[in-house]
Amino acid sequence: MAYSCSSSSSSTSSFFSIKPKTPSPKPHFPKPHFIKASTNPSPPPQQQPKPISVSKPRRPLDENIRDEARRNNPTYSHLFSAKYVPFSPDPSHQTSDESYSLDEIVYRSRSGGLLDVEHDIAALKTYDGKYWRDLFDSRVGKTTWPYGSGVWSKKEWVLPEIDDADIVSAFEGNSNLFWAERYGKQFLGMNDLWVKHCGISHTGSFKDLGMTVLVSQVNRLRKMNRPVVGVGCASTGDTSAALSAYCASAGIPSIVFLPANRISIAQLVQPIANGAFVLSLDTDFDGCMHLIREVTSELPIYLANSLNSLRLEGQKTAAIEILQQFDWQVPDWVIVPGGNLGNIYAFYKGFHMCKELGLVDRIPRLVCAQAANANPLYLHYKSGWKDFKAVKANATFASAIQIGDPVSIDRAVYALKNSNGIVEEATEEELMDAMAEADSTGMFICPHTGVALTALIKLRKSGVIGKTDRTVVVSTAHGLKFTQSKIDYHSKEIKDMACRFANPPVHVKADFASVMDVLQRYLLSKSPNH
Ligand SMILES: Cc1ncc(COP(=O)(O)O)c(C=O)c1O
Ligand SMILES: N[C@@H](CCOP(=O)(O)O)C(=O)O
Repeated sequence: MAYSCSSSSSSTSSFFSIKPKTPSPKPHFPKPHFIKASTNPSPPPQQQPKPISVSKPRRPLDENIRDEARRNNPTYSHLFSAKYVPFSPDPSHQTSDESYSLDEIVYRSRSGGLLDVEHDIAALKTYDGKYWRDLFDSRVGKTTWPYGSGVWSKKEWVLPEIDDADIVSAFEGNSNLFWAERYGKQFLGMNDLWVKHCGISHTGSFKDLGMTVLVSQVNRLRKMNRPVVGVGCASTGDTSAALSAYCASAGIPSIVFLPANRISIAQLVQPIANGAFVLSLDTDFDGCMHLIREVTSELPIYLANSLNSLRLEGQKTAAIEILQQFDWQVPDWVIVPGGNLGNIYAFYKGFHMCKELGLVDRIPRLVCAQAANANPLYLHYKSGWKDFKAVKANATFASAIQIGDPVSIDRAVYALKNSNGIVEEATEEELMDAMAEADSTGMFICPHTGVALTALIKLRKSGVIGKTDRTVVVSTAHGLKFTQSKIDYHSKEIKDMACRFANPPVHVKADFASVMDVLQRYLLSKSPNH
């Protein structure tokens, strides 16, 4: 197998070669478990939520945290439920009563369309917005199983019926949302720019948020003796890394289809190290996706790509988390890089649920950013949403979004139309320059985040995004997964790219005079009067 970098330049010759509704809940609705069950097993229903941080006796030595959760947490699975329904771009015109239990193995509706996970919103509405805000807030930063996870802290909204014992989690989520002070001020004249760093996660990308949900459900299905021998995906690198890690953690075989020579080495080594069965295929991601869909319809392999709507239930928690991190204030804009286009819908769904259930009163405007080399959504948007056409995706430094025929196109269009959304694109030079400039302010972002920043730069220039607009850029993966692209850039070894912000190391003779000379010139160039 040839392990090569994703980018157009693979040179290594450079210097680097080296709560309930007021006044009280319906009597048959017990308080969810965040009331400290161990010290107060059956709290009166009208009691206000208590944080779970009340000190508790340490669990017996022969008990693990799953056992402890089973002993302490009453089961509320009978209160809330979810099912698969056909995804409809116009829910008001949904006439079919087609639906499936989440315990069925089904990825497509009878008509071949997408599915969506539909929650029993009436049951969730029995509790008001304040109740949910307080509940979610009470779970942050704990190790109580499974709520220490940013995803499972919202379990009632994600997979309400799963037994805590079946959950496979690495306490993913709760990723930092940081103020990009210097970048915002220096490059965009903005004072309220934020980066949601979904790449600071177990396997280094936002895919963990969806994969914990999918693999947990597979774990449950296998315990129910459903025919699932393994779990498979096509991947541009991040889905496969997350799948293989969560499967390995649960002892479930994983199979990954990768486009040969199109993903970074750091991404490739993840499924290899986690013991996945890795197929390197001489095709692009769209080719791999086509194959995995065929294969999973023939073999007892469960499909882990975002075509499977379970994934999006986990991914939507990043949106809920953003609101939570802003103390339930709504940002004006959220910018998300898009490839297979599941994530933009997941963000929409998370924001929309928060509004529908009264946690907030509006949703942000969404921007989906694509690489110009793989821009089917952008072209569709520019055509006024007429006749979607898949494209042949060309090589891009944002290799994880080199996708020409996105499976979630309908979901993405729905999300954008319903959030007064915008689609932007970034050329290779724009995305690499944006990445370099962001890095120069202390970030270390992935090229996909460079795509999102480019969209922001363009929308600031055109005045669409105002200088005081509270804006969140979603950083989808850790920059350490994409070091080769940074090496190529800072080596100025990318054909037809000026690499304007390259910062190559200076080779200096190892003697005092030479080092002093170089340092004096550097300090002079940095002095305030220079
Ligand atoms: C790092 C990274 N960013 C962005 C995306 C785009 O997400 P989506 O495919 O859900 O549009 C992906 C995967 O496609 C990714 O791996
Ligand atoms: N970037 C993705 C592409 C597949 O997306 P998915 O969300 O449908 O699994 C990857 O990392 O593989």
